[in-house]
Amino acid sequence: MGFNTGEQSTLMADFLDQCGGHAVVDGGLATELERHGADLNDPLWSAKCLLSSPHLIRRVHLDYLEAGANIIISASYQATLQGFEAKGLSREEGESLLRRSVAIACEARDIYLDRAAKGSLDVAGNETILKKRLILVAASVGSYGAYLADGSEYSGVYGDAVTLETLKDFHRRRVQILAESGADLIAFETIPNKLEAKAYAELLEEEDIKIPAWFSFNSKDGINVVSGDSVSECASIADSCKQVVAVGINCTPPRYIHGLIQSIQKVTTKPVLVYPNSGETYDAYRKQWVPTNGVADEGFVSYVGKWREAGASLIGGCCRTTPNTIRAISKTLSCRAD
Ligand code: MET
Ligand SMILES: [Zn+2]
Repeated sequence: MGFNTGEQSTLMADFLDQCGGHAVVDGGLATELERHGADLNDPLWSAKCLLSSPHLIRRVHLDYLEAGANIIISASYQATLQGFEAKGLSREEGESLLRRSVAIACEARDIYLDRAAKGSLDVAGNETILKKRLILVAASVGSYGAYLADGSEYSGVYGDAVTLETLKDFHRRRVQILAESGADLIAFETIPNKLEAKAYAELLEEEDIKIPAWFSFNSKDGINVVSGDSVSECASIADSCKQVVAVGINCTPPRYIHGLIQSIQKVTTKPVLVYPNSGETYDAYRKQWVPTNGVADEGFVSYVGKWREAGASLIGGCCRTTPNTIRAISKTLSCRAD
């Protein structure tokens, strides 16, 4: 489904209406690729698979669609022209890999819809899950800190040398390419600070980006984003950008989400988006997830009704969530009382 330009502000609302009020976002992509054996210990993280195993990326997208996702997020989170160049790839090769990340997600959507049209069953023989459904492809943009791959993605501390202009220049070409890649929207994910949110908002306006975007922030205390900037200030930046069609939180432990939804709603009427991680913590130094207060799928899913009641309308999962998590979210959201 394509979005008309010029009416971006209502488009997510229209999509949500057509989905029955709530939409399911997919789950962790990189961590799911790892669960399937990919070695992502690399500055490109999941984008490494764009080079080494695109078929695996497509398979994970398909798994999420079969689990009930309405929105799948491309493997471009840590795909940057600068990162590809550091690997010895040319500018053209880098640009084509960025486009490829979205093309893979679109292929998965086509395959899924084709299968659904033919009425085939999923592995469990379950006909109701594999039904025709509205599906959007979101092109992921990870932060400058994600590109640095030095942990600053989780601290939001870039130092004084990094200015608004540095960030805009860093992201500009990638955003332009992804905006013309066939994606329905851009997912600015795991935003660690106010400065980067501002850079994205200015880029969207200055470059006259023709597809809408969502802004999703990262918090580790339920009050502020990871840099210490207030969630309300960050969400206000998203609120005042006309191309932004949803505002929310991702890759944050489930236990903080409820309060964060409330803080965001105080400053915006745009749809609220949440896709928390499993609750485990990423140790950037050891490059490992450590099980601090992690919740199993059942634990995660017990929150979903509360997030919906608090006003979240797009719900999914981030790192270490799986197609099982998404299947359970999808069930919970489709069993609502109204
Ligand atoms: N969409 C990205 C992924 O699931 C978000 C990563 S958050 C560190 O891989
Ligand atoms: Zn994550």
